[in-house]
Parts: sequence; structure tokens; C-alpha cells
Amino acid sequence: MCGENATMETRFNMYPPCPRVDNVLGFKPHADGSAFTFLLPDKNAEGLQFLKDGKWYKAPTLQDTFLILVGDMTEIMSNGIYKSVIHRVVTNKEKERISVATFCNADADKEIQPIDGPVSELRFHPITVPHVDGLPAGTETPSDIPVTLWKFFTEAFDLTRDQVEAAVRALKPDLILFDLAHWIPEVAREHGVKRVPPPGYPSSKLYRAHDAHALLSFSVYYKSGQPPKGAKTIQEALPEGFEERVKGRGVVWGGWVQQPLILAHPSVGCFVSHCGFGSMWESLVSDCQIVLLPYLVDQVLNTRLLTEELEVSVEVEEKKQDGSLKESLSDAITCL
Ligand SMILES: O=C(O)CCC(=O)C(=O)O
Ligand SMILES: [Fe+2]
Repeated sequence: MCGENATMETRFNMYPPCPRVDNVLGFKPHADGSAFTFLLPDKNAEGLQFLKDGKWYKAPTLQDTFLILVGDMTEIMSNGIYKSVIHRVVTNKEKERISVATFCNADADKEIQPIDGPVSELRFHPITVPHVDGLPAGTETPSDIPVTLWKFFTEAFDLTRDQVEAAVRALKPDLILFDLAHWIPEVAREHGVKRVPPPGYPSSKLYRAHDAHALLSFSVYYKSGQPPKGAKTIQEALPEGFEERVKGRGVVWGGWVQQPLILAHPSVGCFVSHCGFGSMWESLVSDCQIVLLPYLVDQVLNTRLLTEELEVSVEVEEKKQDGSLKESLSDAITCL
């Protein structure tokens, strides 16, 4: 990457005590021209600061620890994906400060350019996720929040449509790869751009406006072996009297279960599931009739695959505004 004659140079910095700390900097703001810098800061005197979003942040003084700084050459070679870091050193009234910086540089005769491969084509275009009530401040992706709050993320993500359209207009892409934003096909069509849904899924009739609502329509999420947040046991999270009401007809179980063994039991004729990836396969290899109630992310697409492309299942269609599913669920099961 840095050529055969890559070099390493070391600089020893000494900052004497300075009585005018407000007016004098030890090292003015700069980014290193290197590919990387290994920096050993003084463990007894602070002074190094980094610039992020227009604010200076102090680097910690850590014992026996190198800081690795991205330099300009890496910024160029990664086509701006890794940014070289702007840093400075402020002075200290009482203490002298010493640091050792080792710069790893590319071959001086080598012309630096974005390295070959997909990295040279990649550009990140930031999209700001707007705030909606219920979404914790600073949420940028679904992985920042628990799954029970994803419905707010879906709502907020729908509000980024203008930003995404502006990016499509400015960048004029050939293709849009996307997953769950149901409005992407519409945007792509308006701008004459091809679109590619996630691999492995059917190509047509994938996304409907109400997919987002499918993500919104359930509020309780149980994971086997793990009670929902705020409850110590599965039983504690159930509506009052539920266990009593289903006694003799149903079993409430909080641990892991071998789902294929249950599906293979002669008394089980129909499997109602959210159609996560595991349950999708387990239902396909079972002899059960399949009724699907997708709830979020891949479940929506798995359901579409089984119901529309393979035609081996029935999807519970109508999701009532008040969240009650009794009739549509019963219709789906009895139509089999
Ligand atoms: O003294 C430090 O901590 C930083 C030194 C530095 O930025 C440099 O030598 O390029
Ligand atoms: Fe530096």
C-alpha cells in the first residue's frame, strides 16, 4: 500500500513550561502528512487535543500506551473514508511535556492515490435521522436502540425521504441497494435509477406502503430464554390471568425449546410465527400448515417469499388499528 521504500521517521517533542498558556500553543493545529502516526504522549502531563465537530477534546494521559493517528496519506488512499485527525498541543504552566511521534510514510517517490478496489468508489453521504417522540436523542441506526423502540426509528427513517431524494438527485447513482425503506422503489423510479432489494429475496412485489406499518403494529417482543425488559420472568410480563385462562389448552414456557420437535409432534397441524429466518426454515421442513404474522426487518421479506413467491403459507392480512388480531388470525388459520 505504501510502496517498497516506505519510511518511518521519529520526532521527539519537548514543550517547556509556559507562563502564558492562553496565548501560546505548544504545537499549532495540524494533521500529520503520514499514513499513520504512532504517538507516545507524556504520561505525566496532558496537552494533546483533537478537533471533532468544531470542538477540541483532550487526549487522555495513559501509561505505556501508543495513540495511533490517521494521517493525510491514509485519507487519500482510503478516498476520504478514514479522515486524518486534526490535533494540537496546548502549553502547561508548571510542567514540561515530552512526546515521541513515529510517522509511517509512503515511499516518497510514489504517487499517492485512492487504492484500487471498491474502496475507491465508496463515498459516505451522511443522512440525519430526525427526532420523533419516543426515539432516544442521538439515535443513528437501529442498533443504537432496543428492538422495542424500532417502531420510532422506522417513523424517523420515513422522514429522511427528502434527504435521500436530494442525495439521489446530486449523486445520480446507477443502482440503489436497499432494505426496508418501502418508498425507495418510488424514489428510484422517479429518478430513473435501478434498484436492488436485499439478496436472496424475490425481486417483485417486495415492498408495500404498509410494510412499515407491519413493523409498527406489535409492541410486545419475547425472546426465548429471556424475559422482556422490566420483567424478571416471562410469566411476570404476561397479562393478568393469562396463564389461568390458557390452562389445559396452552403452555407458557420461558426457556429454550426445540421448535422442530414441537412442529413434528402429531398434534400440531399449524405453525403461526413471525417468520424470522430460523422459523422460516423450520416451518419449511415441517409438515405443518404455515400462518405468518411478520413483525419486523427480515420477517417481512421472509413472509413475502413464502407467501407470494413459494405460495406455501398464508399471511395474516388485516392488522387492526387497535392491535387486535383475533378475527384476521382466525380467518387465516381456518382458510388453510
Ligand atoms: O506532542 C504531541 O502529543 C503531538 C505531537 C505531534 O502532533 C507531532 O509531532 O506531529
Ligand atoms: Fe502531529
